[in-house]
Amino acid sequence: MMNTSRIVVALGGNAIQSGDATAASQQKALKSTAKQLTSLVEAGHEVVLSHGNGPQVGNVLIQQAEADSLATPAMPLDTCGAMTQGMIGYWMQNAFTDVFFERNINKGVVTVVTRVLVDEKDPSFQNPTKPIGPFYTEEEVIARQASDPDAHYKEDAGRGWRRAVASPRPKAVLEASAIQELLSAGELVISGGGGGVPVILKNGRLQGVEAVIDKDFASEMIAEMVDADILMILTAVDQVSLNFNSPDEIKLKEMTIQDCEDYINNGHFAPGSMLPKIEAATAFVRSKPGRKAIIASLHDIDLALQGHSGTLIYDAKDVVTPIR
Ligand SMILES: Nc1ncnc2c1ncn2[C@@H]1O[C@H](COP(=O)(O)OP(=O)(O)O)[C@@H](O)[C@H]1O
Ligand SMILES: NC(=O)OP(=O)(O)O
Repeated sequence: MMNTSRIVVALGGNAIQSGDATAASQQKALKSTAKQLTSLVEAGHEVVLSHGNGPQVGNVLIQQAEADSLATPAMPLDTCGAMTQGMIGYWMQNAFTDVFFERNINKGVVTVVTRVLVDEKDPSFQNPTKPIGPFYTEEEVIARQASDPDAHYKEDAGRGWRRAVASPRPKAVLEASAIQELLSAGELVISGGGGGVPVILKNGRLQGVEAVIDKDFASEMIAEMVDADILMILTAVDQVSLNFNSPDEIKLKEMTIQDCEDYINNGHFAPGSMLPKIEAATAFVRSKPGRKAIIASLHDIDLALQGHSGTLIYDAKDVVTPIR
């Protein structure tokens, strides 16, 4: 009998936008991803989708600020996050619907606008770490800060400077039961986009907050919630590296969660980019015996599943079996 798995696949926002920021380019990347992921569906695996929104939500925020007027007021960051869930989810729905049609697969695709509860006392509100939007030079950052002194910026994994916003840890996925119902009904579900829209509970009411949750942590929470076997985090690099971006860079085919701890302590993974992926992957693997995580390129899903690309993360105590 075929060995099938429930796989939560988290698509990186930067990876989706690795061509350029136009709708056409991002939709093209998603179409290619949809083709590869549909092969998983055809092989009998159950796929559950989430995605990032770092570059996209930063761009929407800039567009809001530039058009801000009494008639067209700028929308706050939580609302921009919801906009990107709709935008990217819609692109993904189109991409999968097209591929399903081409391959004669009768399966619905649905995006759930997902709210995620966070703690208003989360320390990240005092220390913004989540990079969003475009990359800038140091000179551009100085110029931008002169006109907007409240905005924070940080260097992002050797790629340039970006706006940084608060990124509280997810506490609960508020649409959990709807997501479960849709999965049970056989839908391909896209949820937790952009890490979910961050909301706090204030005087008994939910209220959106100015932050961007890391989709790696939200996806991990969703993966546990749906009792997934595998958490697959797709990004722009084909493997996780030690000594990233240096002459003695070592690409890792696999690592145990026990290795991960050492590598984290030795500063191998950049905060705000690779570190949250590793933390999410190790948390997922640790949460139940037999669970695995894969960090791989958005463009090489098939190769990653065959073990020819990507980095497999597993518990040294488990016997690791190939996915297919
Ligand atoms: N140790 C590392 N190994 C591989 N990539 C790393 C490492 N540290 C930082 N990175 C960077 O992290 C990026 C992935 O993070 P990010 O761009 O935030 O992902 P996403 O695709 O989810 O938006 C990679 O493209 C790479 O530039
Ligand atoms: N929200 C989020 O984590 O987005 P990225 O995957 O684009 O960083």
